[in-house]
This record gives sequence, structure tokens and C-alpha cells, in this order.
Amino acid sequence: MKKEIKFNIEDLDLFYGEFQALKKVNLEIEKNEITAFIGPSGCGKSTFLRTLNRMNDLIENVKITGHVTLDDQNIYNAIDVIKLRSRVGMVFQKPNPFPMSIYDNVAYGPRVHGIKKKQELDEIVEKSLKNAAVWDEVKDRLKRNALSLSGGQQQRICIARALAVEPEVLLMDEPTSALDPISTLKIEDLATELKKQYTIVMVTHNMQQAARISDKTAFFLLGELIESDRTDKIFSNPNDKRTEDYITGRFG
Ligand SMILES: Nc1ncnc2c1ncn2[C@@H]1O[C@H](COP(=O)(O)OP(=O)(O)OP(=O)(O)O)[C@@H](O)[C@H]1O
Repeated sequence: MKKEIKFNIEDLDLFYGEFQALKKVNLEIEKNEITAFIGPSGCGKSTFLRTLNRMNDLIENVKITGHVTLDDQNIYNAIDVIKLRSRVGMVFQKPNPFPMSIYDNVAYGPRVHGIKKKQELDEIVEKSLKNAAVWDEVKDRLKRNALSLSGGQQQRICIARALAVEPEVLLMDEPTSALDPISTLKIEDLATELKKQYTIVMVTHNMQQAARISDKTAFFLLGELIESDRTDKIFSNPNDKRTEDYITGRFG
């Protein structure tokens, strides 16, 4: 099958003030795959993830050079940032539902985009909750505050909220690090299911997780992308000694 590139990143440098957090990163991210970013704490994984929907723009003194394209369009000058974020949704480490009902959480994005009809919103909410594999657990209590749910359910509500605006890409920044093992497996199964429709990019501290669910893995160290390849290759026969040392637990 011909590979389809969703994101193409070329020579990306990112500075927080004087500090260079990303150094000449080059990477292609394929459509309908899960790409995992691994590497020790502080190596730039989250920073890199945030460059893909321009979340770093919100931080003062950030300077970015290089190119990032989404379907061949430069996201830093050819796409409106609001439009970009509706195409590239994000789920964070700690579940962060808004302090409102389950229904209103999921309907939030569509309402911001101007959808007002109740029937239409009802359909979007149901479809998004189903796609996030949490519908059966919440369908009888959509008016309840989302904060009353378990952490794992809250995270799936956040995924439903991201899906409700029909993005093409889902960025996940350590989406299971605050969850118990059962909720973690649910999110992993969900990601595997969602990649049929979406492109998923995930930061994870958990190497077993990267090995279990991702198609490609990219290993970062001190702001450099050391290597990226098929996940089975990275975990069985990496090219770089530093990748091998990291995945075999020699540092971390
Ligand atoms: N807003 C910021 N201002 C200044 N420096 C920052 C900022 N955010 C991150 N950094 C620095 O950039 C580097 C990369 O941080 P980043 O959070 O991207 O790493 P990470 O690999 O995701 O780490 P972790 O796995 O611990 O989340 C670190 O040295 C961090 O201190």
C-alpha cells in the first residue's frame, strides 16, 4: 500500500528563550498509523508534539524555525490556527473535562463551531461517545457532571470531546499516565481502533505501551530525534546505540 504522509517535519528547531529544546528534527508521520514518541524526561517529546498543533504559540519567548506541513500545507503560515486545531485535536496527560455535564463537554466544540440544533448536537454527542468507547457507561447520565466520573471515564470523555469536531489527527500527551491498568488498556484498545479513521501521535513514558500499540516509534534525546522507524525494528534492532541503551533500560 502506498504510504500517505500526514505530517512532514523538516529541520525543526525550537527555542524557549536561549534554551534550544528541539534540534533539527526531521520526521514523516503517516496517515492512519499510531506514532509514539519515547525518550527520557525533558528530551522534548511534549514540546515536539505541541508544535504539531501550534500549542507552543501560547508560550512566551518561543522561537520556531523549520517546516511543518499537514497534507502538504505549511501549518505555520498557510493554515489558520483555529482551523488547524480543529483538524488536529489534543488529549492531555491528566483528564481535564470541563466542570459541566458530560453532554456539554462533548457538545462544546461543535457549539463553538456554530452548531445549535438540538437533534444535530444529540447525534454528534452520541457518535463521539461511541467512538470513544464510553457511551454504554454514560448514556443514562449525560446530564451528570463529567467530574463525577472515574479517571479512565473522564479521559474517554476528553477523547470524545476531541473527536466531536471531527479532527483528522489526535495528539495524545501521555494519555494513560494518570490511569489504572484497566483504564490504560481501554485507552490503548481505543487508540488502536481509532487509527482506522484518524492519525494518532502519542507521547508515552511507557515503553511497553509504545511497543504494544504503535506502528512507528521515534526516540528523542536532549532535543534531538535520534532515530525513528517501525516499532518492531526500534525495539528489536535499533540502528543507534543510544536507542538500544534506552530501550534496554540502561538509562532513563
Ligand atoms: N514553557 C517552557 N519554558 C521553558 N522551558 C521549557 C518549557 N517547556 C519545556 N521546557 C524545557 O524544554 C525541555 C523539553 O521539555 P518537554 O516537556 O518537551 O520534555 P518531555 O520529553 O516531554 O519531558 P517529560 O517526559 O518529562 O514530559 C526541558 O528541558 C524543559 O525544561
